[in-house]
Amino acid sequence: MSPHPSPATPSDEPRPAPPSRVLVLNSGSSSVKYRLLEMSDGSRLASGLVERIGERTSLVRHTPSASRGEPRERTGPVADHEAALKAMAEELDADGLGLDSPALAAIGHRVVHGGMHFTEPTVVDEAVLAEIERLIPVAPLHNPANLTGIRTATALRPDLPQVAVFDTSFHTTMPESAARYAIDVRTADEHRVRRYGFHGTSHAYVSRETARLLGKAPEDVNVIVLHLGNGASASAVRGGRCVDTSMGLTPLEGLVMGTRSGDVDPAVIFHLTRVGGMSVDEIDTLLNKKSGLVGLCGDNDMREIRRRVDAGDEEAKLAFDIYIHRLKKYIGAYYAVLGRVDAVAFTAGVGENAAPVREAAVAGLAGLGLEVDAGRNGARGTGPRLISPDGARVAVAVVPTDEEMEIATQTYALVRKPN
Ligand SMILES: Nc1ncnc2c1ncn2[C@@H]1O[C@H](COP(=O)(O)OP(=O)(O)O)[C@@H](O)[C@H]1O
Ligand SMILES: CC(=O)OP(=O)(O)O
Ligand SMILES: [Mg+2]
Repeated sequence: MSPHPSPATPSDEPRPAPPSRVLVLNSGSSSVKYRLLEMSDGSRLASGLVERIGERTSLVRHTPSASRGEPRERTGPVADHEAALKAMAEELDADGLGLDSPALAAIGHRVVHGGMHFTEPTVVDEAVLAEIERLIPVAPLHNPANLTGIRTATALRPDLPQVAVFDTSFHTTMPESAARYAIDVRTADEHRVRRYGFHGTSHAYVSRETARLLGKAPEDVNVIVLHLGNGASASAVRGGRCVDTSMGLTPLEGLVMGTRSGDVDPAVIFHLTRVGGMSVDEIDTLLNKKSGLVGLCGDNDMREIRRRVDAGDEEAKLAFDIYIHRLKKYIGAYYAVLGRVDAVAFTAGVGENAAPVREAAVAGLAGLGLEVDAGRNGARGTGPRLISPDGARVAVAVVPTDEEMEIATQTYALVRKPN
């Protein structure tokens, strides 16, 4: 029951339109974000979010396009990711956008860890599923949820291509000098221990959008992208290709994050084992879930931290200062890696919304050509925008990320490619 027009269709009969919709699933450890897009014009037909999966107070928020009605919200238990996708399917059905629609061309999935293997978006088959599964130990919070998303979507529409778009793909261009750790080569190779990098879909999209904002081709600009969400990472992008990024074997390395420590001396782990009597699993939980901003001050939401800083809270102030100090070090490091920097782009929840973070991150870097105009930085805005003063040597910009749109674009391009 291929919806494609058959070559035998007489030319005077109206041809059914080829399928041109893509559903994108971004399955996180405790949430699923989804978006249904019409790719002929890039319009959003519906989007939504299932949060706090596995808790008693799960939340389903569904937002149809304006012409289809008002956003809807309901709370109640959503036991697991499979149930979350069923809830999504019901919401789409209620809007007449059911998954059984012949207009659907493919389902695109964010997959966090693709190792070295996947440099491009890939149509999922058994071998691809096995590789994503093999990588669970290096992405235990993310890959299991991504797998459930793919399996559940396949069960709902077994005839459709399911496309995996990997967070790691954009970083596979990193040179070995940046990707390798300085540890025994044989051990590293045996266990595939190297730096992979994550949030690649966002770094790719934002670096391209930054070039567009500057009115230049991506090949002609060098950009430092700062993706500051709950997870956070920086990347150095030379002429559209990633040459370094702050996350490593897993999404734990690099910047200070909401609940993750980012860089620590690896000997911290030996010390906590030998002297602190902690198990490896306890230290894993400590560094991934009880560190970063939440470990430093009890809050991981930058809005709350800024509120506390403004009220004179010393603990929140120190957490903020540690966050900024690390960020500034990476800006300096990637400036040196790139040699010439055309733009620094802030993105994701914190990067797009927290003006004090942007101001503090570039404070004192005028010698490198980096400055922020206070009025522009503080002004509200939605699209990509410059926050550096006119005539600045390096553009500083806020460039909203759109991982779902990028995944949809890559998915649609792949399924439309003649094979
Ligand atoms: N107005 C705001 N001011 C400061 N920080 C914000 C604001 N809005 C969102 N954030 C921050 O963004 C974070 C979420 O970012 P997001 O990119 O959505 O993360 P993720 O995709 O990792 O869940 C929140 O934890 C919060 O710290
Ligand atoms: C890879 C990663 O850290 O993703 P997120 O920010 O969605 O947790
Ligand atoms: Mg994110």
